[in-house]
Amino acid sequence: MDKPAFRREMRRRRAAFVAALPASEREALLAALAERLLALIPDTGIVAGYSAYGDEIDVSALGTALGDRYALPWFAAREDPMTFRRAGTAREDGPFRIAQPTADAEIVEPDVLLVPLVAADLAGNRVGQGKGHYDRALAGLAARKPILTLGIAWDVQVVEALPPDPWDVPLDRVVTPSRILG
Ligand SMILES: Nc1nc2c(c(=O)[nH]1)N(C=O)[C@@H](CNc1ccc(C(=O)N[C@@H](CCC(=O)O)C(=O)O)cc1)CN2
Ligand SMILES: Nc1ncnc2c1ncn2[C@@H]1O[C@H](COP(=O)(O)OP(=O)(O)OP(=O)(O)O)[C@@H](O)[C@H]1O
Repeated sequence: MDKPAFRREMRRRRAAFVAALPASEREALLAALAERLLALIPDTGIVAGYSAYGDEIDVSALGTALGDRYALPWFAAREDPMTFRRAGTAREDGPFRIAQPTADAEIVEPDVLLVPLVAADLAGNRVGQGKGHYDRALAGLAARKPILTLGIAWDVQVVEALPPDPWDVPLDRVVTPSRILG
C-alpha cells in the first residue's frame, strides 16, 4: 500500500473509532492521556501541543494544566514553515482553519513537542498530514537543542511497523490513553 492510501485507511480507522466512542468514555480517555503526559513531561520548559481538529485526540486539558508553559503551532500563511507561539487564551483561526494563538503572542522554541498523528508504529515512526510540517520542525528543532518528541494518538492509530522515509525523524515516545511506547 502506498503512503497516501495508508494515510486514508488510517484516517478511516480513526474516524470509525471516534464515531463509536461514547461521550463518557471519550472524557475518560482524554483524562487518562493528559495524566500520562503530565507524568512524562519535565517540570520546566515550553511544551508545544496542538489544537485538535476532526477526529484527532484532544490535548487541551494538558494545556490548561501547563498554563504559561503551553505553546501552539502558528502560521501566517499555508506555505510558511511552522512556528510556535505561547498559547495564552486568545485564539483565532489559522490558514488551515485550526485554532492558533493571536499574532501578538510571544514566539517560543519548544523543549517538548507533542505531535498529532495519523499513524505511528512501535518504533516511533510516524505518518502525519503529509505536508512535512512536523518533519521539518523535528529536524530543525533537534539541530538547535535537545527536544523531547511525543507522538499523540488514539490506540487504534498504532500499528506494528511502518517503513520510514529517509527524512523521517523517529519520535521519542508515542503516547495513547492506555500506553506509552518507546
Ligand atoms: N491539530 C493539528 N494541528 C496541526 C497539525 C495537525 O496535524 N493537527 N499540523 C500538521 O502538520 C500542522 C498544520 N498542518 C496541516 C497541514 C495540512 C492540513 C490539511 O490539509 N488538512 C485537511 C486536508 C487534508 C488533505 O490534504 O486531504 C484535512 O485534514 O481535511 C492541516 C494541517 C500544525 N498544526
Ligand atoms: N527536513 C525537511 N526539509 C524539507 N522538506 C522536508 C523535510 N522533511 C520532509 N520534507 C518533505 O515534506 C513532505 C512530507 O511528507 P510525508 O509523507 O513524509 O509526511 P508525513 O510523514 O505525514 O509527515 P508530516 O506530519 O510532517 O506531514 C515530503 O514531501 C518531504 O519531501
